[in-house]
Amino acid sequence: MRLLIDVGNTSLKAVLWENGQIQPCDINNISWQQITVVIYACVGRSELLKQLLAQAKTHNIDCFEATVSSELSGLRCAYQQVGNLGIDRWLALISGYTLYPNTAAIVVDAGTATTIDVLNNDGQHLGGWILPGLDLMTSSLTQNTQRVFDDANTPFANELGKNTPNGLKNGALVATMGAIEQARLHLKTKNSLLIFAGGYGQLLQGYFSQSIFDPMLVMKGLNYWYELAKKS
Ligand SMILES: Nc1ncnc2c1ncn2[C@@H]1O[C@H](COP(=O)(O)OP(=O)(O)O)[C@@H](O)[C@H]1O
Ligand SMILES: CC(C)(COP(=O)(O)O)[C@@H](O)C(=O)NCCC(=O)O
Ligand SMILES: [K+]
Repeated sequence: MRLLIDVGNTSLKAVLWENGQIQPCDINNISWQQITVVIYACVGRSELLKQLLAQAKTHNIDCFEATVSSELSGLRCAYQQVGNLGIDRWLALISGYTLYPNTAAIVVDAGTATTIDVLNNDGQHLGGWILPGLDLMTSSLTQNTQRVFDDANTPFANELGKNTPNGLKNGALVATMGAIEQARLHLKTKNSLLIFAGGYGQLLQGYFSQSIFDPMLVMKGLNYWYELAKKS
């Protein structure tokens, strides 16, 4: 059984991978005897991760940190400094490329930040954008202005705002939607796939037809990375 760990800037997520199936994992109660390998990725704070890796070490379990490379099994990274691309972005791209081969895709990971990455049908990552996530967009405004206020009950909606919380929340949503539309312009193919992941992935997916939400996209990418990196 594999333990997969993804550390983002908001939270650490862990799942178990057994016989091609993802199972939930309680990090406070891990059956270390059953774990054969730990595969992890980290773009956030690593204290909790360090504790888990130390526990794995006491059980003599191999731990592998996923890394970005310029090429993996035909998938090519747009960054020249590949080490600067967030590993979560690379893992989401690996998943998109592996799950939907020969398909042009826009991969959106909407968490603390919203990342938008463009992949052509030939496996070339064309690049992408980093935006503040929806919560960061709204909190940066409420924290840096006198009169802009939020309301926890106000939903994000694709509508004009007629009060302050609606203007604030809906502004963050449409800014993000507009960036996704812009990303599509970078693909020649009309039939590109739009794949969403992350805490706000499902909300955003609801605004785009012919799109997919896969909450396990980065986790699946960890597993694919391990299998592909082992081969190469
Ligand atoms: N149903 C949800 N579950 C988890 N996070 C959510 C949910 N809906 C919105 N969010 C927001 O998504 C962000 C966390 O997403 P996540 O992809 O876990 O982030 P990260 O990878 O940066 O740790 C937070 O801003 C959180 O408020
Ligand atoms: C952009 C990110 C902060 C997104 O992280 P997340 O929202 O998943 O916590 C992360 O992918 C990162 O730190 N990237 C490094 C810079 C880059 O990708 O160019
Ligand atoms: K993200």
